[in-house]
Amino acid sequence: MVSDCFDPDRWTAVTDAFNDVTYHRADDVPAVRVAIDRPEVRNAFRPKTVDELYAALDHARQQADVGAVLLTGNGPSPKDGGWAFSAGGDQAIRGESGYEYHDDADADADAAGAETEDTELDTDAPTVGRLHILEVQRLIRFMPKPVVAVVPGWAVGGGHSLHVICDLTLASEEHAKFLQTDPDVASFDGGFGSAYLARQVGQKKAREIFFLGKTYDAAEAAEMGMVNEAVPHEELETVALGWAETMTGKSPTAMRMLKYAFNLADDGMVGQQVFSGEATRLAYMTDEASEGRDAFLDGRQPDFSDVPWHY
Ligand SMILES: CC(C)(COP(=O)(O)OP(=O)(O)OC[C@H]1O[C@@H](n2cnc3c(N)ncnc32)[C@H](O)[C@@H]1OP(=O)(O)O)[C@@H](O)C(=O)NCCC(=O)NCCSC(=O)CCC(=O)c1ccccc1C(=O)O
Repeated sequence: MVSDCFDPDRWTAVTDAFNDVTYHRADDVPAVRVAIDRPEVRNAFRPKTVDELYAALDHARQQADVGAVLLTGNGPSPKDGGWAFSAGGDQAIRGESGYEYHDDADADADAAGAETEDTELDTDAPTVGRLHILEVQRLIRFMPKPVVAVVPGWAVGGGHSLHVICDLTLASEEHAKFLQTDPDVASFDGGFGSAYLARQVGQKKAREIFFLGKTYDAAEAAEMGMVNEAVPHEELETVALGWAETMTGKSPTAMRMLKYAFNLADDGMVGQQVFSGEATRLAYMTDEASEGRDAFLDGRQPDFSDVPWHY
């Protein structure tokens, strides 16, 4: 069984190659479900987990017929029945330069464990610690489709930051709990996990979350603006898939441009680059762009005389 929240009649596995992550595609909605699958440690992530998360999300990013991603944590824990989205970096394998690939099981395959993508480069498993959940954060931030954090339980530390970076958050009324422990374990997400959180909940509240380390339930998190909606636990993934269905019924171009427009002001020159890249793609679809290309290939001056100066 994948998770108690998971309806096997609505999903098909994209791959079974992962250990720490499950990856499914919905049968009747152009959406995927990516889930951390370490419920016995509250879905804490080790480097292998992060590699697999990255591989699944990057695969989803590149599927032109997938319009939304649900990111969640499987559960409950077989040990004690507890639920989690993610409890952040696995403290048991944290070394002095980051989170370490500890045993042969972790170090198998290539460093990325990204068997879903072709690569000519075969890298060995790193011998240095990693902090690459930030690469996953950037992938979520920049992927041209909405990512929904579906929070069935604890979202803590780096797991909290992971929900913050997602475009939307849906949380279990009964079990979702939000907590920032970063400064307790001498860690600090000084990027999106804190600064973007402050955009969502305001400066005072964001500082309270990090400095006082209080635990908030789904209703409180929704009230302060970092969760979109709290729903009964048993409806969590049905509602999430409903959101995916709604979003994937809209214009892909408009959704992509809106996501990048929302990002732009906070992302500086990179935000401008990403937004502008999509504007360039739209421009390439015009007769004007074809004329520019064709004139070059024909060795003549381009004729833009029919192109209106839109105003
Ligand atoms: C999440 C808790 C509040 C849940 O509490 P509770 O329900 O009482 O359950 P427990 O009995 O505590 O836990 C059950 C079981 O899970 C194990 N576990 C839980 N969390 C972790 C963890 N993070 N790492 C390893 N193991 C964990 C726990 O030990 C139990 O195991 P047993 O064998 O059954 O005893 C509570 O568990 C809790 O507070 N957990 C710790 C939360 C935490 O501090 N997380 C780390 C924060 S720092 C971080 O996430 C990295 C930050 C980061 O991502 C980052 C930041 C900046 C730059 C880069 C990076 C990066 O890339 O990593």
